Amino acid sequence: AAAVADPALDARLIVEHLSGTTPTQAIADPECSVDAAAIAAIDAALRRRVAGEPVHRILGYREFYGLRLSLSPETLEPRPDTETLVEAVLPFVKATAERQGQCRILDLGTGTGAIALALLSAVPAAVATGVDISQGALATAMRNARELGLGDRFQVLESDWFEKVFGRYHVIAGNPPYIASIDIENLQDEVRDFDPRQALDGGVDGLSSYRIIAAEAAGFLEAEGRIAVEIGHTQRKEVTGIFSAAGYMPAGVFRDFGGNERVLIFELTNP
Ligand SMILES: C[S@@+](CC[C@H](N)C(=O)[O-])C[C@H]1O[C@@H](n2cnc3c(N)ncnc32)[C@H](O)[C@@H]1O
Repeated sequence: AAAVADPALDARLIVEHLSGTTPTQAIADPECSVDAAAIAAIDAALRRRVAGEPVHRILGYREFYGLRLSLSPETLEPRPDTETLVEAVLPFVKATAERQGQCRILDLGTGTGAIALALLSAVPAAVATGVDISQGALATAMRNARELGLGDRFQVLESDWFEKVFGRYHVIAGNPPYIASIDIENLQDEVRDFDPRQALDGGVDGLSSYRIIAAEAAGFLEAEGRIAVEIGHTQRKEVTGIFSAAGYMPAGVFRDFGGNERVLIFELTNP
């Protein structure tokens, strides 16, 4: 009745989380009793869900690449499509770590730390810096890193893109805001009302962040390094054009789970 897309799934996630039960328990012990405090918490959470709040905002976390990431009001809820970026760049991160003993990753617009932490969890010789303009997001990213036992290989930097970045990186990765400002109002309520606008708004044509990243990345990229960016599903041509004009050539196009072009990888044309 509340037009929730998958009410059974959301109800199950809420009940499991707040009653501390598992799907296996629900099958093995369906008569298991749940205490009054948990029932009150479940009722309150369901009311928030019916009022339109996304289920993971209510739970306070979302799984990404097998990692549990805490959310805060300043962080985008990481999406499964962004796992495409992790998968796309992972072979290069692994190969660099094997060849050089280390792979330095710069995650631009790190949010919850999703991209950087997924790569660190998969490659023990990698280290990452998560950049964000939002102090609140960086606090959440650092907390996630510590909770996942990755805190010693992850650092955060409050910066407007490259403004305060220093050093050179083997991989510069990012899922920048890429929605055109005019389209923000037409987004699903759950996105528009609960993901931070700063994480969504890519300027007049949605491409502002790519222009800055393409123009400035060369000063921070190792000669044989790679840039990997998530894009909106109609933006491949434009984003490729922006990076080509800045001296990069395409090194891969990757599709998300829905078959949309979602991730582009670039390397320097003349390293
Ligand atoms: C689409 S979200 C991506 C978050 C996370 N990387 C993910 O994939 O779930 C974009 C992120 O870029 C950050 N951001 C926006 N403008 C920025 C800027 N000028 N400099 C640095 N980060 C910025 C936002 O705060 C947000 O965390």
